[in-house]
Amino acid sequence: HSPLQGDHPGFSEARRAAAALAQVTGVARHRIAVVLGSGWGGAAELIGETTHTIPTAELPGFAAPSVPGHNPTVRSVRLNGGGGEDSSGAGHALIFGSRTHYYEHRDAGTVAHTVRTAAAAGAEIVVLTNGCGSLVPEWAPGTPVLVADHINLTGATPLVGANFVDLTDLYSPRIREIAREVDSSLPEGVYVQFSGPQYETPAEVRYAKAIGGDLVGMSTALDAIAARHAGLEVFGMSLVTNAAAGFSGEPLSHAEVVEAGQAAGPRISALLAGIIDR
Ligand SMILES: Nc1nc2[nH]c(I)nc2c(=O)[nH]1
Repeated sequence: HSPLQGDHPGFSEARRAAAALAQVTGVARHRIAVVLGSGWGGAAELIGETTHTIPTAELPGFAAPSVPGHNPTVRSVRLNGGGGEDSSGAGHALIFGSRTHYYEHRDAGTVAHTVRTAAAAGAEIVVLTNGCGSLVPEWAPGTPVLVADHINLTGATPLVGANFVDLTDLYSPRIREIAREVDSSLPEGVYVQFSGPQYETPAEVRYAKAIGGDLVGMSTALDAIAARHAGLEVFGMSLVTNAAAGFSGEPLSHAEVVEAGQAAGPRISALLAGIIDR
């Protein structure tokens, strides 16, 4: 497995960040990377033993925290049962406690830095989790949904130049099958990424539904495109934290989003750990 070959914009920065991670953790290769989105914070403890916690702002290419007091970290975790006793890191994961959203800098390359760093650190799989709004009434807040495909409405892409990347089966059917073995009740759906930071209008939500969307959010699609381009197998899981605008009659509140995530925490963290153990 040759991590992140080539000279695409952002790749050398990612290799620098990965070298810094290997240096700090003493782990040559982290086999899996996990990006924890809204509501998924509690999963890391269940995935394995955290051996290092590094503020991402200390690594090359990661922006300084944009929200005062929010100090995102990346954790090096020795996977439960994952061999990896030797420093090769075959049994190690990188857990990114947050992601860069497109709406923070309006630059898709900056968004892609997380998954590119993971690829440069030797990861072969990236698990992208997020919080989102649901266009499916049966999927109440707290419902975890497997991402089957995405619609990228940002108008942006992390790719530059003639990189005609195929996105067929972008969200790994193999890992989705494993997820269903862990929890056969898991639904799956199409995730629509809006640029944000504003929520969708009810008309935009109806549009997202009309074009085949089941979930609306402000992340994941751009991360997944960069991950496929970097040669990673991609698995996406959404946590419904709210009914999309206009589907519930009440205005959206960020507080409600946070609270729904916390309520579902234990179940989705156990689910994520179960999938990663496989
Ligand atoms: N675009 C969009 N992003 C979200 N993130 C969360 I959590 N809920 C939503 C939502 O309803 N719409």
